[in-house]
Amino acid sequence: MTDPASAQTAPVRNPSARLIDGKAFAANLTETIAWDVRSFHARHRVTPGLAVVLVGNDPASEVYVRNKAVQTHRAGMRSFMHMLPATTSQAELLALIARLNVDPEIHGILVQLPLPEGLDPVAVTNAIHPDKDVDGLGEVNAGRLALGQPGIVPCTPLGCLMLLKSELGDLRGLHAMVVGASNLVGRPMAQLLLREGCTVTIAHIDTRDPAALARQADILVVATGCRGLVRGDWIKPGATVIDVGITRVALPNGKTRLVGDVAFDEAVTRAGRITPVPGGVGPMTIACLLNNTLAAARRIVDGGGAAAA
Ligand SMILES: Nc1nc(=O)c2c([nH]1)NC[C@@H]1CN(c3ccc(C(=O)N[C@@H](CCC(=O)O)C(=O)O)cc3)C=[N+]21
Repeated sequence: MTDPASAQTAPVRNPSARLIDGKAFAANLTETIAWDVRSFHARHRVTPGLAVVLVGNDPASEVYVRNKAVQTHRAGMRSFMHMLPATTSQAELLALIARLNVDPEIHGILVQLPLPEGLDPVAVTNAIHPDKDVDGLGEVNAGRLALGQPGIVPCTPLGCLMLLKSELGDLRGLHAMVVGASNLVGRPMAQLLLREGCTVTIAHIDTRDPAALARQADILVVATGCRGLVRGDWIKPGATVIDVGITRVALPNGKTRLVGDVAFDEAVTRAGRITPVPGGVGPMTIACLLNNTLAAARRIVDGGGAAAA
């Protein structure tokens, strides 16, 4: 590879994009939150509490849920785990949420998605009291976001926005493209970017020539669950790329590796900045969950919010 002839004929490669270190950003944010949790406790004698409900035993979900518990404790909050069997009925799940809604030790409730077959995620998400809906996925908080009103913002889009603002500062007037229109990430992400003054394009399964649209975007946020979907030639040179996708793939040696929705090796030669997978958006999701739980506790305790409603 050090053959001078091949070095001469090799194409001039774009220098590598700057890596956006979500892991470090999330660790800093968690430390700030831990500090705020201590002063909140000193003032009110209340420790923010997060209830995480996991139905069934999807191994990937179990990893995330355990990760959330560890980070919750790191931030000085209490974590209440509810691991229910896959056979749990809708009525049983709703009864648990009803109890958590009125439990004064609980300030945030998260029901891990997807739910097993037979449970209605819309009914379950909407059963969470809006003041405790730290995932921001219920219709009240989603509606507030769509109307530009204050409310609880979904953790992953919030984490992406924090990274974008810390990298780029003011986003006003930038062209942002969101690839994927899920209720969990794509739609709320587009709403947040609109609120920041971006011109927003949303690409989805029926979009014609998404690559040509993407090439016009200063910001590309990709959340499709389709690994490697976004190729290098989708990316406008110098653009900022946020890769939300996380897929675990098996390697020939029997081990596994996490990969994103962006073909990283290609994208890194075109993008100005890019998030890695792992170590990009994933840790930000958890840090934002803690952020939302502290904010919910503040609102419930300070604002005489609806803990007892
Ligand atoms: N109601 C609900 N809210 C969610 O926020 C939610 C959900 N359901 N269901 C599942 C997905 C997935 N999710 C992740 C969170 C953190 C990492 C994370 O920390 N990832 C690390 C790597 C973790 C590893 O090594 O496995 C990283 O990207 O660096 C990943 C995935 C939240 N989700």
